[in-house]
Parts: sequence; C-alpha cells; structure tokens
Amino acid sequence: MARISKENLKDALKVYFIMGSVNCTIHPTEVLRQAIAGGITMFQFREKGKGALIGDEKYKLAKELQWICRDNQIPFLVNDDIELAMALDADGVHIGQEDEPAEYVRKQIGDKILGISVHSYEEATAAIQSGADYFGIGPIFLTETKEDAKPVQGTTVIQEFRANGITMPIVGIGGITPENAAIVISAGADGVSVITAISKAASIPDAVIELKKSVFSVKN
Ligand SMILES: Cc1ncc(COP(=O)(O)OP(=O)(O)O)c(N)n1
Ligand SMILES: Cc1ncsc1CCOP(=O)(O)O
Ligand SMILES: [Mg+2]
Repeated sequence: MARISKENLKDALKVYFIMGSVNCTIHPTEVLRQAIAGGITMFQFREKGKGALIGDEKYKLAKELQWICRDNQIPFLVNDDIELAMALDADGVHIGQEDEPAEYVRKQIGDKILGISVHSYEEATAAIQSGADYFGIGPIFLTETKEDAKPVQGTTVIQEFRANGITMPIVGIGGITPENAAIVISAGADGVSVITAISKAASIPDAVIELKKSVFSVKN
C-alpha cells in the first residue's frame, strides 16, 4: 500500500486498533478478523509485555496479521520494531520518546507512515521537525495495559495543541472505550487508538461498532 495522504490518514486514524498476542484471550488472527468485521480503520502490531513473542514466532504472527490487513485494505503499522517493519514492508511504524530517535527512524523508513507519541508542546515541535505523520497522545484515561505509562493526562494536551494551531493528525490513547471516545474527539483528536476495549470485548465487532458511533457522533 502506498503511503496514504494526510487527508486519508485522518480518516484511517478514526478507530485505530492496537494489539499483540498478550492482549488477546482468543487467537490474535481471530481477534483482528472480528475487529475488521466491526470496522476498524487502522491496525498496529504491538507485541510487547510479559509473555510477548520474540524472534520467528513474532515474525510469523506479524506476517499473518499483515496479510489479514492487506486482504481488507487496512493500513498495518508496527510498534517500536523498525527492523520488523522493514522486513515486512509494513505501511508504517509507531515510536515513543524512549524508542529509537525519530530522525533516524524517518531515514530508515523512507515515506512509510511515522507515528510518534508526544506529551508536551516541546516534544510535538521536535516530532514535527523529525517528520512525524501523526501524534499518539496519552494516556488520556486510566490504562492497565501499559505498565510504564505516564500519569493520566486527560484531554488537556490535545486541546492545547489545537489552540496553538497544531494541525497534525492526532489520536488519543489509554483507557478509551465506547463510553468515553467522544470526549477525546471533542477535544480535537482525529481518532482513538484502543487495545483492551476491543481485544477483550465480549463482542469484538459490537465494541468496534460502538466506538465508531461514539467517534462519529462528534462533528469537529
Ligand atoms: C497510536 C499510539 N500512540 C501511542 C503509543 C505508545 O507508544 P510508546 O510511548 O512508545 O509506548 P509503547 O506502545 O511502545 O509501549 C502507541 N503505541 N500507539
Ligand atoms: C500503548 C499505550 N500508550 C499509552 S496508554 C497505552 C495502552 C493503551 O491500552 P488500552 O486501550 O488497553 O488502555
Ligand atoms: Mg514505543
């Protein structure tokens, strides 16, 4: 898939599902299929945390998930692992402030999508200069998924960025559910990125449908 335009990227970020094997109670390929059936708009492979796959097993799962995304025209991004993203020819990568330097990553990945986690205006301006295509901002709400997550920051940072004229596509992350997703969009985000509220939902397709309703209920 060619790099998508900024306009298409904002659409692709609407309901951005992130997952790895440790987030799933059924096989990750089945979780992804059901999430796609519900209508997710982008996917990030984040194989991280206690019991995460490594080496060949990680590569094999990534490949399987990428094929499902390709079959369904869903952009497939890789979290942290630039080498894996390049080996798979993924559509993009997501990195945070503790990962490889953004400028170096941008050089490695060429015109693939580059998502960067930012928590302040200073980080945002640096990320823009390094060639970010979108920002991930959070944790917006309480999350149990990321052990080393920063303190909950609510939606203030998103609102401040928009008030200061930052037009970069933004997704909120952390503790986002169908019940609170509209708050994130109202603050100025283009979309929501979600792990648990999709991967561990009683009905995965229904969870995605409800998330979409919440996201599209706000007209920015
Ligand atoms: C869309 C999106 N936003 C933020 C993150 C978090 O990235 P990072 O801060 O590098 O933390 P890890 O996910 O690597 O633990 C993300 N992955 N995706
Ligand atoms: C990766 C990440 N970065 C900030 S919070 C978070 C975890 C989000 O997971 P969940 O949607 O289960 O709260
Ligand atoms: Mg990271």
